[in-house]
Amino acid sequence: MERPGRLVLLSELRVRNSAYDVSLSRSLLTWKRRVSSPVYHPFRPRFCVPSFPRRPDSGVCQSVSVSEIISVREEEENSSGQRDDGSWKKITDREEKDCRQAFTVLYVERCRQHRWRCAEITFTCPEGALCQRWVSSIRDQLAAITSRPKNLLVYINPYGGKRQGKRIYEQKVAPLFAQAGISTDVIVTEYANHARDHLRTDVELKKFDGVVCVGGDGMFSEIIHGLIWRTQLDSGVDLNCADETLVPCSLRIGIIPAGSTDCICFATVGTNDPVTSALHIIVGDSQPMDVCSVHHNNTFLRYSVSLLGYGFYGDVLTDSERKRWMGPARYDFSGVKMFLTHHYYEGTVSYLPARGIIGTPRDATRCLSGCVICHHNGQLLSERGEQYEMDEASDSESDGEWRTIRGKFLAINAASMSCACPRSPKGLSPAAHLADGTTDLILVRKCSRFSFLRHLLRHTSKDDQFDLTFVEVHRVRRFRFTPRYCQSDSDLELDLQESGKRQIFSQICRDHPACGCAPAYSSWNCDGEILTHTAIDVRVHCQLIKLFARGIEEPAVFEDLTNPCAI
Ligand SMILES: CCCCCCCCCCCCC/C=C/[C@@H](O)[C@H](COP(=O)(O)O)NC(=O)CCCCCCCCCCCCCCC
Ligand SMILES: Nc1ncnc2c1ncn2[C@@H]1O[C@H](COP(=O)(O)OP(=O)(O)O)[C@@H](O)[C@H]1O
Ligand SMILES: [Ca+2]
Repeated sequence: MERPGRLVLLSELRVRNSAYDVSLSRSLLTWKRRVSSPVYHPFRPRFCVPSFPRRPDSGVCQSVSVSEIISVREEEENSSGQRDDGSWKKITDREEKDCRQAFTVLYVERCRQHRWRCAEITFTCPEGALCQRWVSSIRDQLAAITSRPKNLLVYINPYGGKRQGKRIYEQKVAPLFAQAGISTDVIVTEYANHARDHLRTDVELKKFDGVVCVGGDGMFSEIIHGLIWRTQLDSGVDLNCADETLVPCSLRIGIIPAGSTDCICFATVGTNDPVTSALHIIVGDSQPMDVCSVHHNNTFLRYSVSLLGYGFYGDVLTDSERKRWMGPARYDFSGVKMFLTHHYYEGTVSYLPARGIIGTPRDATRCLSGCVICHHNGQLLSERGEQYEMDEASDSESDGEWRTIRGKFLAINAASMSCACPRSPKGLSPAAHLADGTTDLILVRKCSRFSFLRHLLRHTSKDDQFDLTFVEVHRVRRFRFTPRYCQSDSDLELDLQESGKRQIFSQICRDHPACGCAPAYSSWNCDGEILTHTAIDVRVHCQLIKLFARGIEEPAVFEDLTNPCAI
């Protein structure tokens, strides 16, 4: 619980028909119902005995952190002289002028499962002047919070998920932004990569305090590509060089979930709920996040923040793209299909284990709001900076720090964050961190369908999905993958061969369904987009971007702040 700090205002105000002691400090707005012995009531005859029964919450106080107040608005109280309870009071002219004033505070209220809601409470003041003082004091406090955005650039993908992006924004988010006094420039995208290209070249970013993305992980991916590219181009960084240190983006990104998986929203906020996301944007939260760059032969391919998956998740994505009309259910359909197909792929994975940092993929601790592991590792990496990167790369080449694994894999997954989502609330790598400068490399070797099902099922239960002989997991800063048939030829040629082979294989498999032959290549699923190359070089850039989020709050914090508290 936050300490109240220095008192700004303390008054006796009315909430519905009850008297409350209301106080405003630098950090808290608190209202406490008066324990009612005969009290002076400004709207009843002096020293009356209250007609309402003493409720059990008498003397109990509620408070809201100033940082979680959304806005305050003045109200015109019923000026006819009728009380809320229907009874009439005798009012003089002077009383009429003074008694009309009330103000409403809109604030964040925590609900179940990390959801936030906009709650409101109306305080009635005995005098208009006092009401004015309250409103302006609260507004001054809010204006002093510099982390809150005032101007936002909003991109809506009207075709993401169940095609509800526009409706979700207009009905649930825009009214909240308006109440919070945030001005917006809204762009409904007209084609894929519209938002990315607009951010990269067309827009004057200085006008905005943040970018909001209404859509799924694919839409978020467009936004980070636009922002990261723009930032690097403005700073003269060569995108094609895998060893370049990238410049962090200054604008924060907000995600209003309106896609199919929405794992980036789920893993950074704890729920896929547009109102909760809008409130995190309004209060000006900030959550740094790692980004992986993906290169092929010193050519930049893509960035990834959640899952880079070859084999199972690559095949699920490729298959599901043809079934977009099914909406989010396409992933389940293709998931079952690819599970039954049971393809494995041969190749070589080499990786640089993360050194000197704290945390392992098998930890019981989770990356939560204010994560100390992210803080510690982030500081370590930024202090060591480029030197660390250089030492790490050169050391490794001389002393063989790079480790190499050859084999047949059902799946090769790199999870830069937990990848928690409604399908798997603990995610692909439950102990992964949002901003620790590492990714968890998960290798699932060829095994029986039954064993693979056991592994998949563990994503939905408390059991450890890594505690299986055919699964291994490593926390890494960098890794490379080369498919077996790709060692010497250029990938361009191979891609051509590959598509030829695929056609031949699929023809053979169609003709001989029981032959057991498998395609040589899968594709990489990069945050829900298919990569054009299979041989890739991946490097983690610690805390390259920031989100309007705060990480998942601990249940204890959640409960503490929702419950009424004693002063
Ligand atoms: C048997 C149940 C097994 C459940 C296993 C669930 C594991 C789910 C892990 C999901 C990780 C998601 C990582 C995020 C990826 C997204 O970036 C990306 C794009 O998102 P967008 O559409 O919002 O733009 N999404 C995806 O790539 C979707 C991956 C979804 C995979 C679903 C797999 C379902 C597997 C079902 C197997 C069932 C076997 C049953 C046999 C009888
Ligand atoms: N106006 C548009 N028309 C078609 N595709 C678009 C449009 N805007 C964005 N896209 C693309 O749609 C794809 C899916 O978007 P996303 O919002 O992630 O939804 P989903 O979660 O359903 O995949 C992304 O690749 C994105 O680039
Ligand atoms: Ca990470």
